[in-house]
Amino acid sequence: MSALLIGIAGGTASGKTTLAKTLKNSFQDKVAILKHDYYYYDQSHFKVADQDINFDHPDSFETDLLIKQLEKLKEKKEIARPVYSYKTNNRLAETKKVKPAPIIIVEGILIFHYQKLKELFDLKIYVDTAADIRLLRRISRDIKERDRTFNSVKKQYLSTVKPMHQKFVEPSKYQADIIIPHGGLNEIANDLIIKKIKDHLREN
Ligand SMILES: Nc1ncnc2c1ncn2[C@@H]1O[C@H](COP(=O)(O)OP(=O)(O)O)[C@@H](O)[C@H]1O
Ligand SMILES: O=c1ccn([C@@H]2O[C@H](COP(=O)(O)O)[C@@H](O)[C@H]2O)c(=O)[nH]1
Repeated sequence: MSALLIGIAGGTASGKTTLAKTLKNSFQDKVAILKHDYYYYDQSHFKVADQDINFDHPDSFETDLLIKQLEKLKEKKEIARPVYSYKTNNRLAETKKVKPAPIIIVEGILIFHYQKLKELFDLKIYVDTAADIRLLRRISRDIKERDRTFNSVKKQYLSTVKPMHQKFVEPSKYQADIIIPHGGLNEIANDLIIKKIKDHLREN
């Protein structure tokens, strides 16, 4: 069976992970998930103080490594993916094994920006959620899960997250096959994607 590669893009806190988890819950071991975020360069790669790193620029990710590992998974070979810490902005020494699966999901804010990566996807989904909703979600998530303060989220949002979204993320929406409104819990959209996956599993 050839793997179906699904890309899920969208702005920060749009609901990409939520959608990926819904698909994982529906298909369990048949789904492998890779986040582009796992491939952030270690902070030692950047020549600026860590509070000035632009985490929303396409050059902040080691995308070539992601492409190489996706190609391996397509060849049904296991990979050892990087592990990244949002709390310390570091790539950890450990790696995690990912087994090949019939459905491979890649999610990330910028995955449709890179031509070579984009061409690997059989289905490109963009989760479209209004900026104010995303910002509110990001504030609570980053404080709860990523050890941030309100002021640090506000500063980062205005200096890099918002301008990079407008420059790179939003334009990549038009590369998608499907644009899903209202975040990651849009049941009708989720059901359509689930049907597409079932068809692939039945036909391959
Ligand atoms: N449709 C939704 N309604 C309410 N909250 C949501 C919805 N989708 C996602 N969230 C919440 O918003 C936050 C960000 O969602 P997440 O799926 O992690 O976004 P992303 O992966 O795009 O950054 C999480 O706390 C999640 O629980
Ligand atoms: O060290 C880091 C790495 C990333 N970020 C921010 O994360 C988001 C992307 O993750 P989502 O789950 O899609 O929100 C991106 O906007 C980066 O700004 C970070 O703050 N620190």
